[in-house]
Amino acid sequence: MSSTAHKEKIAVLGAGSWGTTFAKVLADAAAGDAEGAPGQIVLWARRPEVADEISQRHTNTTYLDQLTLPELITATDQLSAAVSGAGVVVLALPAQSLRDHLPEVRQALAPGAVVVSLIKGLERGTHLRMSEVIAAELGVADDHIAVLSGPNLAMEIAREEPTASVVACRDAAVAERIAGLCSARYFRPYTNTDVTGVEIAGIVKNVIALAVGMCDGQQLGDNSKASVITRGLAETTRLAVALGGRLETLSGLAGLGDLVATCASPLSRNRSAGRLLGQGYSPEETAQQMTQTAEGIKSAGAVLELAHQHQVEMPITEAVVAVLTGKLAVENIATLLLARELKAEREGLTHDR
Ligand SMILES: NC(=O)C1=CN([C@@H]2O[C@H](COP(=O)(O)OP(=O)(O)OC[C@H]3O[C@@H](n4cnc5c(N)ncnc54)[C@H](O)[C@@H]3O)[C@@H](O)[C@H]2O)C=CC1
Ligand SMILES: O=C(CO)COP(=O)(O)O
Repeated sequence: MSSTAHKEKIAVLGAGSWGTTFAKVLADAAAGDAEGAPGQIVLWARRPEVADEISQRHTNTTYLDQLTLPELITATDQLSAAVSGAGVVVLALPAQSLRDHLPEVRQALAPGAVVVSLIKGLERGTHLRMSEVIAAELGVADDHIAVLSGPNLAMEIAREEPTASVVACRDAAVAERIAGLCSARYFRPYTNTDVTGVEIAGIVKNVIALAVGMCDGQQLGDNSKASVITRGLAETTRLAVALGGRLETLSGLAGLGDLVATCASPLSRNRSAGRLLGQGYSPEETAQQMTQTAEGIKSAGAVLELAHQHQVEMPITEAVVAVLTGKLAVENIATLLLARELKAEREGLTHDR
Protein backbone atom coordinates (compact mmCIF):
# COMPACT_ATOMS: atom_id res chain seq x y z
CA MET A 1 0.00 0.00 0.00
CA SER A 2 1.32 3.46 -0.89
CA SER A 3 2.23 5.68 2.07
CA THR A 4 -0.27 8.29 0.83
CA ALA A 5 -3.18 5.88 0.36
CA HIS A 6 -4.88 6.76 3.66
CA LYS A 7 -4.31 10.49 3.30
CA GLU A 8 -6.79 13.14 2.28
CA LYS A 9 -7.46 14.27 -1.26
CA ILE A 10 -7.93 17.98 -2.00
CA ALA A 11 -9.57 19.14 -5.22
CA VAL A 12 -8.92 22.63 -6.64
CA LEU A 13 -11.41 23.64 -9.32
CA GLY A 14 -10.00 26.22 -11.73
CA ALA A 15 -6.46 26.01 -13.11
CA GLY A 16 -6.04 29.72 -13.75
CA SER A 17 -3.45 31.86 -12.01
CA TRP A 18 -4.88 31.64 -8.49
CA GLY A 19 -6.18 28.05 -8.55
CA THR A 20 -2.82 26.77 -9.80
CA THR A 21 -0.85 28.92 -7.36
CA PHE A 22 -3.05 27.87 -4.44
CA ALA A 23 -2.55 24.20 -5.38
CA LYS A 24 1.19 24.88 -5.12
CA VAL A 25 0.68 26.46 -1.68
CA LEU A 26 -1.21 23.33 -0.55
CA ALA A 27 1.50 21.06 -1.92
CA ASP A 28 4.30 23.08 -0.32
CA ALA A 29 2.36 23.10 2.97
CA ALA A 30 2.02 19.31 2.69
CA ALA A 31 5.75 18.91 2.11
CA GLY A 32 6.40 20.64 5.43
CA ASP A 33 3.80 18.64 7.40
CA ALA A 34 4.10 14.87 7.09
CA GLU A 35 1.32 14.13 9.61
CA GLY A 36 -1.87 15.88 8.49
CA ALA A 37 -0.77 16.49 4.89
CA PRO A 38 -2.98 15.54 1.94
CA GLY A 39 -1.93 12.61 -0.22
CA GLN A 40 -3.33 14.04 -3.44
CA ILE A 41 -3.94 17.51 -4.83
CA VAL A 42 -6.01 17.38 -7.99
CA LEU A 43 -6.59 20.46 -10.13
CA TRP A 44 -9.57 20.64 -12.48
CA ALA A 45 -8.77 22.51 -15.71
CA ARG A 46 -11.53 23.22 -18.21
CA ARG A 47 -9.14 22.77 -21.13
CA PRO A 48 -7.64 19.26 -21.57
CA GLU A 49 -4.34 20.65 -22.88
CA VAL A 50 -3.87 22.64 -19.65
CA ALA A 51 -4.62 19.53 -17.56
CA ASP A 52 -2.16 17.47 -19.63
CA GLU A 53 0.58 20.08 -19.32
CA ILE A 54 0.19 20.25 -15.52
CA SER A 55 0.18 16.46 -15.07
CA GLN A 56 2.97 15.68 -17.50
CA ARG A 57 5.29 18.69 -17.49
CA HIS A 58 4.40 20.19 -14.10
CA THR A 59 3.95 23.64 -15.59
CA ASN A 60 0.99 25.88 -16.46
CA THR A 61 2.65 28.25 -18.89
CA THR A 62 -0.59 30.06 -19.81
CA TYR A 63 -0.79 31.50 -16.30
CA LEU A 64 2.52 30.95 -14.48
CA ASP A 65 5.26 31.12 -17.11
CA GLN A 66 7.95 28.44 -16.67
CA LEU A 67 7.37 27.93 -12.95
CA THR A 68 7.69 24.26 -11.96
CA LEU A 69 4.81 22.88 -9.89
CA PRO A 70 5.27 20.29 -7.13
CA GLU A 71 4.78 16.70 -8.33
CA LEU A 72 2.04 16.12 -5.72
CA ILE A 73 -0.23 18.17 -8.01
CA THR A 74 -1.99 16.33 -10.81
CA ALA A 75 -4.70 17.67 -13.11
CA THR A 76 -7.76 16.44 -14.95
CA ASP A 77 -10.34 17.97 -17.28
CA GLN A 78 -13.04 15.77 -15.70
CA LEU A 79 -14.71 17.79 -12.96
CA SER A 80 -16.40 14.86 -11.23
CA ALA A 81 -13.13 12.87 -11.15
CA ALA A 82 -11.45 15.82 -9.40
CA VAL A 83 -14.23 16.22 -6.81
CA SER A 84 -14.93 12.55 -6.14
CA GLY A 85 -13.45 11.40 -2.82
CA ALA A 86 -12.05 14.83 -1.91
CA GLY A 87 -12.38 15.90 1.73
CA VAL A 88 -11.76 19.54 0.76
CA VAL A 89 -12.94 21.16 -2.48
CA VAL A 90 -11.41 24.54 -3.31
CA LEU A 91 -13.19 26.80 -5.83
CA ALA A 92 -11.09 29.16 -7.99
CA LEU A 93 -13.38 29.90 -10.93
CA PRO A 94 -14.62 33.30 -12.12
CA ALA A 95 -17.58 34.37 -9.96
CA GLN A 96 -20.12 34.60 -12.76
CA SER A 97 -19.47 31.03 -13.93
CA LEU A 98 -19.37 29.29 -10.54
CA ARG A 99 -23.08 28.45 -10.32
CA ASP A 100 -23.07 26.66 -13.70
CA HIS A 101 -20.59 24.08 -12.40
CA LEU A 102 -22.07 23.44 -8.96
CA PRO A 103 -24.71 20.85 -9.97
CA GLU A 104 -21.90 18.61 -11.26
CA VAL A 105 -19.90 19.28 -8.10
CA ARG A 106 -22.94 18.33 -6.01
CA GLN A 107 -23.25 14.97 -7.78
CA ALA A 108 -19.67 14.01 -6.95
CA LEU A 109 -19.22 15.74 -3.55
CA ALA A 110 -18.25 13.42 -0.69
CA PRO A 111 -20.45 13.63 2.44
CA GLY A 112 -18.87 15.95 5.02
CA ALA A 113 -16.52 17.63 2.51
CA VAL A 114 -15.52 21.23 3.25
CA VAL A 115 -15.91 23.68 0.37
CA VAL A 116 -13.50 26.64 0.25
CA SER A 117 -14.04 29.68 -2.01
CA LEU A 118 -11.06 31.71 -3.25
CA ILE A 119 -13.36 33.78 -5.45
CA LYS A 120 -13.62 37.58 -5.11
CA GLY A 121 -16.80 38.43 -6.96
CA LEU A 122 -20.53 39.02 -6.38
CA GLU A 123 -23.09 37.20 -8.51
CA ARG A 124 -24.92 39.45 -10.95
CA GLY A 125 -28.71 39.33 -10.77
CA THR A 126 -28.91 37.69 -7.33
CA HIS A 127 -26.30 39.87 -5.52
CA LEU A 128 -25.19 36.74 -3.69
CA ARG A 129 -21.72 36.22 -2.28
CA MET A 130 -20.00 33.01 -3.39
CA SER A 131 -20.49 31.32 0.00
CA GLU A 132 -24.23 31.93 -0.42
CA VAL A 133 -24.24 30.55 -3.99
CA ILE A 134 -22.35 27.47 -2.72
CA ALA A 135 -24.80 26.91 0.15
CA ALA A 136 -27.79 27.23 -2.19
CA GLU A 137 -26.47 24.97 -4.95
CA LEU A 138 -24.60 22.33 -2.94
CA GLY A 139 -26.89 22.14 0.08
CA VAL A 140 -23.79 22.26 2.31
CA ALA A 141 -24.18 23.73 5.82
CA ASP A 142 -22.48 27.06 6.66
CA ASP A 143 -20.05 25.34 9.00
CA HIS A 144 -18.63 23.41 6.03
CA ILE A 145 -18.14 26.46 3.82
CA ALA A 146 -14.97 28.55 4.16
CA VAL A 147 -13.59 31.51 2.23
CA LEU A 148 -9.98 32.59 1.82
CA SER A 149 -9.07 36.18 1.03
CA GLY A 150 -6.22 38.61 1.61
CA PRO A 151 -3.34 40.43 -0.10
CA ASN A 152 -2.64 37.49 -2.38
CA LEU A 153 -1.41 38.45 -5.83
CA ALA A 154 -0.95 35.02 -7.40
CA MET A 155 2.30 35.67 -9.26
CA GLU A 156 4.10 36.90 -6.11
CA ILE A 157 2.95 33.83 -4.18
CA ALA A 158 3.96 31.52 -7.04
CA ARG A 159 7.45 33.04 -6.68
CA GLU A 160 7.23 32.22 -2.95
CA GLU A 161 7.33 35.84 -1.79
CA PRO A 162 5.89 35.80 1.75
CA THR A 163 2.34 36.93 2.43
CA ALA A 164 -0.51 36.46 4.86
CA SER A 165 -4.18 35.69 4.27
CA VAL A 166 -7.46 35.04 6.09
CA VAL A 167 -9.46 31.81 6.18
CA ALA A 168 -13.00 32.50 7.39
CA CYS A 169 -15.65 29.99 8.37
CA ARG A 170 -18.57 30.22 10.77
CA ASP A 171 -17.02 27.21 12.54
CA ALA A 172 -13.65 28.32 13.92
CA ALA A 173 -12.37 24.72 14.05
CA VAL A 174 -13.01 24.28 10.31
CA ALA A 175 -11.22 27.58 9.59
CA GLU A 176 -8.27 26.31 11.64
CA ARG A 177 -8.22 23.01 9.73
CA ILE A 178 -8.13 24.77 6.35
CA ALA A 179 -5.50 27.22 7.64
CA GLY A 180 -3.40 24.20 8.67
CA LEU A 181 -3.65 22.73 5.19
CA CYS A 182 -2.40 25.90 3.48
CA SER A 183 0.18 27.08 6.00
CA ALA A 184 3.44 27.14 4.05
CA ARG A 185 6.86 28.72 4.56
CA TYR A 186 5.81 31.73 2.47
CA PHE A 187 2.02 31.68 3.13
CA ARG A 188 0.63 32.55 6.59
CA PRO A 189 -3.14 32.13 6.98
CA TYR A 190 -4.98 33.73 9.92
CA THR A 191 -8.48 32.59 10.87
CA ASN A 192 -11.73 34.51 11.28
CA THR A 193 -15.41 33.63 11.71
CA ASP A 194 -16.63 36.74 9.83
CA VAL A 195 -17.36 35.19 6.43
CA THR A 196 -19.49 38.15 5.30
CA GLY A 197 -16.84 40.77 6.14
CA VAL A 198 -14.04 38.80 4.49
CA GLU A 199 -16.04 38.19 1.30
CA ILE A 200 -17.33 41.75 0.97
CA ALA A 201 -13.80 43.09 1.47
CA GLY A 202 -12.46 40.89 -1.36
CA ILE A 203 -15.31 41.77 -3.70
CA VAL A 204 -15.32 45.54 -3.26
CA LYS A 205 -11.54 46.04 -3.29
CA ASN A 206 -11.65 45.01 -6.95
CA VAL A 207 -14.06 47.87 -7.69
CA ILE A 208 -11.91 50.34 -5.77
CA ALA A 209 -8.84 49.07 -7.69
CA LEU A 210 -10.67 49.88 -10.92
CA ALA A 211 -11.13 53.44 -9.63
CA VAL A 212 -7.46 53.72 -8.67
CA GLY A 213 -6.49 52.38 -12.10
CA MET A 214 -8.69 55.03 -13.71
CA CYS A 215 -6.84 57.69 -11.71
CA ASP A 216 -3.57 56.21 -12.97
CA GLY A 217 -4.81 56.24 -16.54
CA GLN A 218 -5.77 59.88 -16.07
CA GLN A 219 -2.24 60.53 -14.77
CA LEU A 220 -3.47 61.64 -11.37
CA GLY A 221 -0.92 61.44 -8.58
CA ASP A 222 -0.53 59.59 -5.32
CA ASN A 223 -2.62 62.02 -3.25
CA SER A 224 -5.66 61.31 -5.42
CA LYS A 225 -5.07 57.56 -5.29
CA ALA A 226 -4.53 57.51 -1.51
CA SER A 227 -7.75 59.46 -1.08
CA VAL A 228 -9.68 56.99 -3.24
CA ILE A 229 -8.16 54.02 -1.37
CA THR A 230 -9.03 55.48 2.03
CA ARG A 231 -12.57 56.55 1.13
CA GLY A 232 -12.92 53.25 -0.74
CA LEU A 233 -12.20 51.40 2.47
CA ALA A 234 -14.82 53.56 4.24
CA GLU A 235 -17.55 52.66 1.73
CA THR A 236 -16.54 48.97 1.75
CA THR A 237 -16.78 49.03 5.54
CA ARG A 238 -20.24 50.63 5.43
CA LEU A 239 -21.52 47.87 3.14
CA ALA A 240 -19.88 45.04 5.09
CA VAL A 241 -21.24 46.30 8.42
CA ALA A 242 -24.73 46.81 6.95
CA LEU A 243 -24.67 43.15 5.87
CA GLY A 244 -23.56 41.92 9.31
CA GLY A 245 -19.77 41.93 8.81
CA ARG A 246 -17.46 43.14 11.56
CA LEU A 247 -15.70 46.50 11.51
CA GLU A 248 -12.34 45.02 12.58
CA THR A 249 -12.31 42.57 9.64
CA LEU A 250 -12.11 45.54 7.28
CA SER A 251 -9.01 46.94 8.93
CA GLY A 252 -7.31 43.52 8.72
CA LEU A 253 -5.58 41.57 5.96
CA ALA A 254 -8.74 40.81 3.98
CA GLY A 255 -9.78 44.47 4.12
CA LEU A 256 -7.03 47.09 4.24
CA GLY A 257 -4.32 44.54 3.39
CA ASP A 258 -5.85 43.35 0.14
CA LEU A 259 -7.00 46.83 -0.85
CA VAL A 260 -3.48 48.23 -0.53
CA ALA A 261 -1.89 45.27 -2.38
CA THR A 262 -4.35 45.39 -5.24
CA CYS A 263 -4.44 49.16 -5.67
CA ALA A 264 -0.64 49.45 -5.52
CA SER A 265 0.37 46.55 -7.74
CA PRO A 266 0.98 46.55 -11.48
CA LEU A 267 0.19 42.81 -11.25
CA SER A 268 -3.45 43.54 -10.37
CA ARG A 269 -5.80 42.80 -13.28
CA ASN A 270 -8.45 45.11 -11.82
CA ARG A 271 -6.07 48.04 -11.49
CA SER A 272 -4.78 47.32 -15.02
CA ALA A 273 -8.33 47.27 -16.42
CA GLY A 274 -9.06 50.57 -14.63
CA ARG A 275 -5.92 52.06 -16.12
CA LEU A 276 -7.06 51.16 -19.64
CA LEU A 277 -10.45 52.73 -18.94
CA GLY A 278 -8.66 55.80 -17.57
CA GLN A 279 -6.63 56.04 -20.77
CA GLY A 280 -9.88 56.28 -22.69
CA TYR A 281 -10.45 52.70 -23.88
CA SER A 282 -14.13 51.73 -23.85
CA PRO A 283 -15.33 48.99 -21.48
CA GLU A 284 -15.59 46.64 -24.49
CA GLU A 285 -12.04 47.44 -25.68
CA THR A 286 -10.79 47.02 -22.12
CA ALA A 287 -12.49 43.62 -21.74
CA GLN A 288 -10.91 42.50 -25.04
CA GLN A 289 -7.43 43.42 -23.83
CA MET A 290 -7.78 41.54 -20.53
CA THR A 291 -6.62 37.92 -20.84
CA GLN A 292 -7.33 37.12 -17.19
CA THR A 293 -10.30 37.61 -14.88
CA ALA A 294 -10.87 41.16 -13.56
CA GLU A 295 -13.84 40.49 -11.28
CA GLY A 296 -14.55 44.14 -10.49
CA ILE A 297 -15.80 44.83 -14.01
CA LYS A 298 -18.68 42.39 -13.61
CA SER A 299 -19.25 42.76 -9.87
CA ALA A 300 -19.38 46.58 -9.71
CA GLY A 301 -23.02 46.91 -10.84
CA ALA A 302 -24.15 44.13 -8.51
CA VAL A 303 -22.29 45.75 -5.58
CA LEU A 304 -24.03 49.06 -6.25
CA GLU A 305 -27.46 47.40 -6.43
CA LEU A 306 -26.78 45.57 -3.16
CA ALA A 307 -25.71 48.87 -1.58
CA HIS A 308 -28.93 50.55 -2.74
CA GLN A 309 -30.99 47.68 -1.27
CA HIS A 310 -29.36 48.36 2.09
CA GLN A 311 -29.37 52.19 1.79
CA VAL A 312 -25.58 52.31 1.86
CA GLU A 313 -23.82 55.17 0.08
CA MET A 314 -20.96 54.04 -2.16
CA PRO A 315 -19.92 57.07 -4.23
CA ILE A 316 -16.71 55.54 -5.61
CA THR A 317 -18.49 52.37 -6.71
CA GLU A 318 -21.20 54.58 -8.22
CA ALA A 319 -18.64 56.51 -10.26
CA VAL A 320 -16.97 53.28 -11.46
CA VAL A 321 -20.34 51.86 -12.54
CA ALA A 322 -21.15 55.12 -14.34
CA VAL A 323 -17.92 54.83 -16.37
CA LEU A 324 -18.50 51.12 -17.08
CA THR A 325 -22.03 51.79 -18.31
CA GLY A 326 -20.99 54.76 -20.45
CA LYS A 327 -22.91 57.28 -18.32
CA LEU A 328 -19.80 59.14 -17.19
CA ALA A 329 -16.84 60.22 -19.29
CA VAL A 330 -13.70 59.01 -17.56
CA GLU A 331 -12.22 62.55 -17.71
CA ASN A 332 -14.89 63.56 -15.18
CA ILE A 333 -14.17 60.79 -12.74
CA ALA A 334 -11.62 62.66 -10.63
CA THR A 335 -14.10 65.14 -9.23
CA LEU A 336 -16.89 62.60 -8.89
CA LEU A 337 -14.85 59.96 -7.07
CA LEU A 338 -14.66 62.05 -3.95
CA ALA A 339 -17.80 64.14 -4.40
CA ARG A 340 -19.99 63.96 -1.30
CA GLU A 341 -21.48 66.53 0.96
CA LEU A 342 -19.10 67.96 3.54
CA LYS A 343 -18.98 65.95 6.74
CA ALA A 344 -16.62 64.82 9.47
CA GLU A 345 -14.18 62.05 8.45
CA ARG A 346 -15.34 59.43 10.98
CA GLU A 347 -19.00 59.87 10.02
CA GLY A 348 -20.32 57.31 7.63
CA LEU A 349 -18.20 54.33 8.67
CA THR A 350 -21.28 52.34 9.62
CA HIS A 351 -24.45 52.01 7.62
CA ASP A 352 -26.59 54.17 9.93
CA ARG A 353 -24.01 56.91 9.53
N1 LIG B 1 -4.98 35.87 -9.58
C1 LIG B 1 -4.93 36.36 -8.36
O1 LIG B 1 -3.94 36.98 -7.97
C2 LIG B 1 -6.08 36.14 -7.41
C3 LIG B 1 -7.34 35.82 -7.86
N2 LIG B 1 -8.36 35.69 -6.97
C4 LIG B 1 -9.70 35.34 -7.42
O2 LIG B 1 -9.68 34.00 -7.89
C5 LIG B 1 -10.72 33.83 -8.86
C6 LIG B 1 -10.12 33.16 -10.09
O3 LIG B 1 -9.20 34.10 -10.63
P1 LIG B 1 -7.88 33.74 -11.40
O4 LIG B 1 -7.42 32.36 -11.17
O5 LIG B 1 -6.94 34.82 -11.11
O6 LIG B 1 -8.42 33.91 -12.89
P2 LIG B 1 -7.73 33.49 -14.24
O7 LIG B 1 -8.34 34.35 -15.28
O8 LIG B 1 -6.27 33.45 -14.09
O9 LIG B 1 -8.24 31.98 -14.41
C7 LIG B 1 -9.59 31.66 -14.44
C8 LIG B 1 -9.74 30.16 -14.66
O10 LIG B 1 -11.12 29.85 -14.80
C9 LIG B 1 -11.34 29.23 -16.07
N3 LIG B 1 -12.63 29.66 -16.57
C10 LIG B 1 -12.95 30.81 -17.19
N4 LIG B 1 -14.26 30.82 -17.49
C11 LIG B 1 -14.75 29.64 -17.06
C12 LIG B 1 -16.02 29.03 -17.09
N5 LIG B 1 -17.06 29.64 -17.64
N6 LIG B 1 -16.15 27.82 -16.55
C13 LIG B 1 -15.11 27.19 -15.98
N7 LIG B 1 -13.89 27.69 -15.94
C14 LIG B 1 -13.71 28.90 -16.46
C15 LIG B 1 -10.19 29.66 -16.95
O11 LIG B 1 -9.99 28.71 -17.98
C16 LIG B 1 -9.05 29.67 -15.93
O12 LIG B 1 -8.58 28.38 -15.71
C17 LIG B 1 -11.30 35.23 -9.12
O13 LIG B 1 -12.48 35.37 -8.38
C18 LIG B 1 -10.22 36.16 -8.58
O14 LIG B 1 -10.76 37.39 -8.13
C19 LIG B 1 -8.17 35.84 -5.63
C20 LIG B 1 -6.94 36.14 -5.13
C21 LIG B 1 -5.78 36.31 -5.97
O1 LIG C 1 -7.13 39.50 -5.38
C1 LIG C 1 -6.03 39.77 -5.76
C2 LIG C 1 -4.93 40.12 -4.84
O2 LIG C 1 -5.26 39.84 -3.52
C3 LIG C 1 -5.74 39.82 -7.22
O3 LIG C 1 -6.17 41.03 -7.71
P1 LIG C 1 -6.53 41.16 -9.26
O4 LIG C 1 -7.67 40.20 -9.51
O5 LIG C 1 -6.90 42.59 -9.46
O6 LIG C 1 -5.31 40.77 -10.03
